Amino acid sequence: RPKLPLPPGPPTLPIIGHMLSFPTSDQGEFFAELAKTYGDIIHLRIPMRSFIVLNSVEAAVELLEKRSHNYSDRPPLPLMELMGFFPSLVLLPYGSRFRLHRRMIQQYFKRQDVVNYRTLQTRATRILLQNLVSTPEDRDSHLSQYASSILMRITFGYDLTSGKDVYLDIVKSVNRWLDTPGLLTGTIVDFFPILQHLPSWFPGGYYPGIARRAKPEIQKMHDFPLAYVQEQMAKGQAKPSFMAANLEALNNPSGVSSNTILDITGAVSQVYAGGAETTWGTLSMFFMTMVLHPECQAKAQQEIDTIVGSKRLPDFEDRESLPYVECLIHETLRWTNVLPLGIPHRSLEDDIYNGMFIPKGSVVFANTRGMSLNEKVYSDPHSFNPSRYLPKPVGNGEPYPVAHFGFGRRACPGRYFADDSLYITIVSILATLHISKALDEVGKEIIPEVKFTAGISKHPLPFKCKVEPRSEATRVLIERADTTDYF
Ligand code: HEM
Repeated sequence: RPKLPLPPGPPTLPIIGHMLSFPTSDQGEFFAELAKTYGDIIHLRIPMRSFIVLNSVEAAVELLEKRSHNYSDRPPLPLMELMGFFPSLVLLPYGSRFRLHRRMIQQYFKRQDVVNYRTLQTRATRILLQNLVSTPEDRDSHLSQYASSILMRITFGYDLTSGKDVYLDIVKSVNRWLDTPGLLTGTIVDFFPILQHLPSWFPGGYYPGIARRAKPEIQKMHDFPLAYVQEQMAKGQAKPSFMAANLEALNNPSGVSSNTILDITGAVSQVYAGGAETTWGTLSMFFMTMVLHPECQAKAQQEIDTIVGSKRLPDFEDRESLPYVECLIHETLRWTNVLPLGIPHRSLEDDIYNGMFIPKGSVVFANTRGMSLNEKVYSDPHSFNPSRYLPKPVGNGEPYPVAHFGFGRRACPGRYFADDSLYITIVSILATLHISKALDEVGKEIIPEVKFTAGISKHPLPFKCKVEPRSEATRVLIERADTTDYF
């Protein structure tokens, strides 16, 4: 090992190192605070493991993108595997199975091909608007149905027609388990895998107990799409989908397919697990920001009214003409990050960065939250201010945030698709609905508390708000919107 210093970090305790320093929630903000003292790259350690936290886009690009051959592995997370998430791209170590899964998923979500899903996204958005008008109090459920329905249709040709659905129930129950804090940043079981064999009542057996209880639900999440597609294929009624295409390739004796059924079911659940929760979590955040910042909502609506008018719903063609709406989407992503620490990478070899030594096997976090709060880049970073991105003198000329979808060879394969989903939903809601503070029993406005879940993805805890058509004309526009299935 060269005699170079490790990146700086807070003082450690003997033997256990920083083990007691890891908070179970708001880790991104915790590391962002440390960055003020120790700089853009921080080192922490627990027995047998080094953690590197990258708090600036420059450091993340340099290591995770430019040196991606060394930083595209994932640390083993035995607890997630114990729960039954296997084989899941997000957890796969860098190697041939990782490449196979990455290729399978990327083929369906390439930048140039995601335009093919726009009719599906537009239809789902219109159904969402109708649901929000008819039962606004079920907002979170409608948002979850929206994000899920598109991905279920693409991955296994399933039509999710209502919020009460057997598969949606399975997935919701899996998501409740995924809200367990610390699953991706590492739990005691990930640091000491031997603990996975402890019974749940034994001290240290809490996490293995959770994994054992979650496993049957996770198994159902994998099995249901396969059973559904096989049944539809047997009847000759299977709709085109990721799973149907991959099963056909598998069954075609003249074709070349290195997939197994296990790979296909794993990839289908992965797209679903990676895409639905993150998308609806971001949309839920959008509602919260609109309740808290009516002035931003009004400004975006004014822009849409000028460009789109009130006789039609906005579409993808309008995007370039709506700079303030664009800024508002970026600010929603920056203001509270749905994956504040991304997903950890792992280094394969020893490395040197700016004269500091990064040991082989280090767990590397791109601290998206820290990058969003970096005062060198964003003025008054805790405030929600879409205009910050507009050129000076109207705005501050600050750069769009870029960290939300990760970096390098592990960057989110669904990012172009997610970006389209967020745009069409947010612009359509702004064009037609008014979001405001709900009133309590004595008619006083309820200001929602800015509080979030602490699991793998971070989304607001349930909060009340008022959602209603902006006018009689937009109510009619929503009611008459074409929801024919053209996909
Ligand atoms: C707002 C929506 C979304 C956000 C913020 C988001 C964010 C992320 C982030 C930060 C990562 C980790 C990147 C890294 O390790 O450097 C990731 C990975 C991943 N995302 Fe997304 N994502 C979103 C939507 C989606 C969608 C719609 C899909 C599916 C189409 C998807 C599928 C995946 C998969 C499969 C991975 C694992 C990639 C790998 O390990 O190689 N995500 N996402």
